Amino acid sequence: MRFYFFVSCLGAAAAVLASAVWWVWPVILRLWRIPQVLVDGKDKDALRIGILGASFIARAAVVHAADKRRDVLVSAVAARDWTKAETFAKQHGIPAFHGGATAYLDLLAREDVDAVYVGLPTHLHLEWTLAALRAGKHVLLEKPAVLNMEEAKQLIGAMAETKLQVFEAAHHRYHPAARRFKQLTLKERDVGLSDFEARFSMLDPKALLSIFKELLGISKPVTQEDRFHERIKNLDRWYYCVDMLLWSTGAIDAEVIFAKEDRFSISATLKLQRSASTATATLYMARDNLWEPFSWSIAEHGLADKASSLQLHNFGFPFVWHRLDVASAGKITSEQLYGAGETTFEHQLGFFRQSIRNQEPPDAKESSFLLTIQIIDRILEASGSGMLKTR
Ligand SMILES: NC(=O)C1=CN([C@@H]2O[C@H](COP(=O)(O)OP(=O)(O)OC[C@H]3O[C@@H](n4cnc5c(N)ncnc54)[C@H](OP(=O)(O)O)[C@@H]3O)[C@@H](O)[C@H]2O)C=CC1
Ligand SMILES: O=C1OC[C@@H](O)[C@H](O)[C@H]1O
Repeated sequence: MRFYFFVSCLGAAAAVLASAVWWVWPVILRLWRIPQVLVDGKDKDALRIGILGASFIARAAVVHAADKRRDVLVSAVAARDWTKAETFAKQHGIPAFHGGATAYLDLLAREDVDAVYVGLPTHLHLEWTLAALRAGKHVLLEKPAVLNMEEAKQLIGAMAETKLQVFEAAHHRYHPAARRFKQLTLKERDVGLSDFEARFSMLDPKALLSIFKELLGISKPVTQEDRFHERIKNLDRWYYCVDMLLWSTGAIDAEVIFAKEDRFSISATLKLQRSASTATATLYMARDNLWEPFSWSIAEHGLADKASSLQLHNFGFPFVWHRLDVASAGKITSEQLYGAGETTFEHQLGFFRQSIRNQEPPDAKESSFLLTIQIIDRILEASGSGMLKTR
């Protein structure tokens, strides 16, 4: 009996190890190949970015990305805690820092900052982006830019008034693989009806913990404040499905056919309006799906020609692992577009700098966040939970 138990455990361990290697190995190989070449100087007219909040995402989206570009530099950082600001600045060779209660305002008053990165929690985006615009700074604003359409309108108004840019950090849009997907859906496949599917399922330890506590009967009642933050976390991921779908398909509007928001998941069915055609789309985001611990993909299926399809795997972080599969006439071809290994964040900084230098109009399609938030509002309203509002 013991022997069989031992063999079964060994077998289970081997299966877990084999599947871990199967999933992790391509990622390790890819990370290995990402050239970590940091530039050793900056252009004279490099864009000078100041960072509000010494956060994890500020490191990935701005500090590390700027380290690999000559045309962007980080000139200052601000954190609510003085020591945190100082440590962050020292760790990353940032020449100036501000800490304490007035830190963010002090940074906004600096003359050696052309633009600021607002990577604060989403419900604080509007307040600090308006403050940055008032201080004469362009803004690279973390996604989702705003909580709802009302906030979007306020930002658009302030952009028009100040003639400054608010560029949403929709980083997934700027990787060559995403742009290829968009090119294929727009140019080669705009032949009538098609069906899209966008998915982002990623297990979230916090969501799982809440579920286990509930099952064990040891959870505290969920307060309105808890629910607000849970919904913001849902929006953080749900945003990718809606934005990638609308941006890559060139949709100009969408009608909500079905929508459902649970505590840690959202799904919807849409009818997309494109300039010359319509399409159906299903979207799915989950933070609690044990059977789908990780998937991040967008696909198009031809309705007239059932054998034709297009699928981009891992559109969120394609610098680590992605694949674009094109199926046509019974043949599948795959592409991977790593370029020189640049991350989505590096590409994004390039586009941000370019849009400031070219003085593109504030409603430039490339960086527009209007349609996405309008459709998100509609979906949340249709689900019965209502759109997100600041408390
Ligand atoms: N592009 C991407 O891959 C990702 C994007 N995001 C987006 O980035 C934004 C930030 O999200 P996330 O990193 O989870 O946020 P965090 O909770 O980590 O907050 C980010 C920073 O905001 C500052 N902050 C200022 N006021 C507050 C406050 N009242 N409560 C908490 N923090 C505050 C803190 O900086 P300090 O204390 O130093 O001043 C903190 O480090 C969101 O819009 C999210 O959607 C998030 C993760 C990944
Ligand atoms: O933007 C994001 O992308 C990756 C996720 O892990 C994270 O929750 C989200 O903020």
